[in-house]
Amino acid sequence: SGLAEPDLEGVRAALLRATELGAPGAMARIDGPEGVSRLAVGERDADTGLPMTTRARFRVGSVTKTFTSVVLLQLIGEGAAGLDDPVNRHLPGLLPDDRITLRHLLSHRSGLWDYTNDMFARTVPGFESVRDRVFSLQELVDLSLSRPLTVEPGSAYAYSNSNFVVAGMLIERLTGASLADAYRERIIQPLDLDDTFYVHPRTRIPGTHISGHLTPDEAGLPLVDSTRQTASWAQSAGAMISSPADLNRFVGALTEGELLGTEQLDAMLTMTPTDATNTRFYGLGLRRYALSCGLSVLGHTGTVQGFYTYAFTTEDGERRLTAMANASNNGPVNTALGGTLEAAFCGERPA
Ligand SMILES: C[C@@H](NC(=O)[C@@H](C)NC(=O)CCCC[C@H](NC(=O)C[NH3+])C(=O)[O-])C(=O)O
Repeated sequence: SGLAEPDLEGVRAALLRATELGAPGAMARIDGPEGVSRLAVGERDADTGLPMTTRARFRVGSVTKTFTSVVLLQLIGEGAAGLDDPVNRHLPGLLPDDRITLRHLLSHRSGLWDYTNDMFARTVPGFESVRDRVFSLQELVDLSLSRPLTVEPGSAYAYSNSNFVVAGMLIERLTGASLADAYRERIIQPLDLDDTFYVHPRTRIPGTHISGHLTPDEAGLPLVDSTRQTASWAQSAGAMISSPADLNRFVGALTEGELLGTEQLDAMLTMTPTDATNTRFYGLGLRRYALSCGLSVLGHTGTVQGFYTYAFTTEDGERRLTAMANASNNGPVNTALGGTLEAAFCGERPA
């Protein structure tokens, strides 16, 4: 393989940087031809001081979108729907525009307003107001539809959690089962993801887990323990619980064709640029980052109260990285954590 050895000191430096910038702890797990590397710095929980560990579960935020996209694409592969079907064909009257298709949802091109922009305009009050709330998917869609579309359907990339809430509604409609059943039967059980759970609306992270710490908007205020929440505001857009071992297994299996047929996988990998520098792309529930060493990696990022996650793989599934920091609403922490990708996939910077 053309892969350089992972720069483990570089990964550790990125994790340490994330803790210097405000995360109680950070960790990374790399699975590759050279075996497994596990790195953990700082604390799993700021109150108890328990050390960070990669052998624990946490909330993965929008990495959930890749799980949701896989399930919906499996259903499309089984003929239950078409990628270019209008959403309203399967959920009559749901959306104000019949032009919005399933493909628009999964590629963030529908124009549906992201209700979290209103919900979390004030970070801690917004979180505390929904921490124990249970929403129906319909209620979340109603919040989105209280505002106009942000773009003409299909015309441009506009990231919105609302897209994957509607995708979750489609999964429930097309399977007649719950999201939890669909994730379990179609991904979690087939891949033996023993640390991966969709417990919504229960608030506890099962077993050994990391505590999440929400950074207030006001400088100097103490971190808020955000571990316990229903994550009902996110559901099929961000409520999954998993671990580094399981996410590395998941992204690898995805790119190695274990979960989708070639037609659906090709559709998932059909990318459009999301930034002016042409280094970041979005396909269907999947991101692609073009790294400085010429390598591209596939996966998803996650941001949920208390947790930042990166879960990426090389395009052939040979090397996979999951990195997590247990503080959110802190951009520099997120950027520092992202530094694990270059170190893990590109290896040592040329001197
Ligand atoms: C971007 C990321 N998206 C996700 O993971 C989804 C599930 N999360 C969000 O939309 C952020 C919700 C607010 C987080 C809160 N921020 C605020 O409340 C800001 N006022 C926090 O940082 O914990 C992705 O796709 O990679």
